[in-house]
Amino acid sequence: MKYGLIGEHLGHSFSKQIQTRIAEIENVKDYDYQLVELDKEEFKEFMEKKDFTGINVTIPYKKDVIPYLDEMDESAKAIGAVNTIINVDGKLKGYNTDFGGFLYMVKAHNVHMEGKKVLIIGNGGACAAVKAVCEHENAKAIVIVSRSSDRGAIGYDEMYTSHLDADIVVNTSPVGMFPNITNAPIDVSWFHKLECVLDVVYNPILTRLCFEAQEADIKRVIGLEMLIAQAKYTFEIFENMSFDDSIIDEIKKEMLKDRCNIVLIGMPSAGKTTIGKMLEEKLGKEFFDLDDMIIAKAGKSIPEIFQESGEAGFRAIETEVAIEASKMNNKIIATGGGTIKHKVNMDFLRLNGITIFIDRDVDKLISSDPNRPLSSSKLALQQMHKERYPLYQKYAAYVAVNNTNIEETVDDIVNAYHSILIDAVAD
Ligand SMILES: Nc1ncnc2c1ncn2[C@@H]1O[C@H](COP(=O)(O)OP(=O)(O)OP(=O)(O)O)[C@@H](O)[C@H]1O
Ligand SMILES: O=C(O)C1=C[C@@H](O)[C@@H](O)[C@H](O)C1
Ligand SMILES: [Mg+2]
Repeated sequence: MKYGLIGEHLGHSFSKQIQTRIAEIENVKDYDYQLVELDKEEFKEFMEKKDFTGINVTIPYKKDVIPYLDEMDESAKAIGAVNTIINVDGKLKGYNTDFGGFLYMVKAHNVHMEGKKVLIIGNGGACAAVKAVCEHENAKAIVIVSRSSDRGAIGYDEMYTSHLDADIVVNTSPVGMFPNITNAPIDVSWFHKLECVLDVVYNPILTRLCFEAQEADIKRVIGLEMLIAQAKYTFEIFENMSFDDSIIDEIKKEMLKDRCNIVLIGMPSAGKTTIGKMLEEKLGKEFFDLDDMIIAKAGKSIPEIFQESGEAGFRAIETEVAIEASKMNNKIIATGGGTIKHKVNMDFLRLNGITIFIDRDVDKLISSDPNRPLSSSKLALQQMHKERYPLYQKYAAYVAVNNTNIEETVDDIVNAYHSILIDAVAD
């Protein structure tokens, strides 16, 4: 094997995709990067055999590789963990590009740590590199919080009693990571001086921690950038090359475009399904209707669900389905009429999704279609519009007015998606 990533479970890893894309952009031919899952026994054999030119190392082997190395660079030594190894004529040298990856993320977002109290959540491999960056950036105090208060970490109780004055929080724990996207390691509202939250978790795009920081107007930095930056620094070591850091932002935006969902909200008959299907073609994202997912899950029609379990029964299934949809990537998701009435649905759908309000005048929503009983009365529609309009506005990252040609509405959404909307997620 030439290059690759070793670790115990790699199903989640984007490293092959990122490494291959860097090779493409930098015009490096025949760049081969494999994902190699190893259990403890296989790991030992793999390291002894040394049948590779360069590897990345991930959980749980970043410390375990150290005894096999002939040499380590200074920052890897200081951190005590290695995520990159090169094999030169049978001699193995270890590096830690997570350090550079996290430093890049801190600098790119103007996070100033000097004189600040930084709280690091999680005490595993990623914590070591993050802590080294905080020291490098002259943080005034660095507090590590972990479920088990050992190896220099404090427990959550002590964090809540003594460290709610943290200026910066970095999550290096897996809390909030797919598939457990509804979890957050802390409640940001308890931290009265908090100015910035950084998360190294990159799936979902916005962890619940980052989402809640964003809602509270606290600067938040998403994890994808660190992964891409460390991959870039790894590539430079593997290929003995050096190129501009701007490739990190370029790949980040490409990956966000690929991974973000578009969540369509709006009144009944506003055009969500029609526009969603048109966007499916234009953006190459598969279309899903939450109502169809509800019907599939319940094995019944929506009127049947209402008849048998009432509105509460329906809303429970709707939220279950909204959480399932929130875990998906690269989809167009049309919501049902009442989905926006429950904040929980919208909060989860926005972890991987950009919300677009399809805004169509009430006059145009009137329908004689017998399948749309709520849309036949102008008065009923006006009442519903009045109630829901502030919610559509509140949850929308973008308002697409759909009063003229529907093709124009679709083009408007595509343009906004490629420019301002992805930029807003990336920042
Ligand atoms: N800009 C437009 N010009 C002309 N017709 C439109 C326009 N936008 C939507 N329509 C029409 O309005 C009707 C309702 O659209 P659609 O079914 O996509 O709405 P919806 O938002 O998905 O509704 P629901 O909430 O009931 O699922 C369709 O017949 C569609 O062709
Ligand atoms: O998930 C991944 O692909 C990786 C995660 C980090 O541990 C990195 O240090 C590693 O190089 C790759
Ligand atoms: Mg529809």
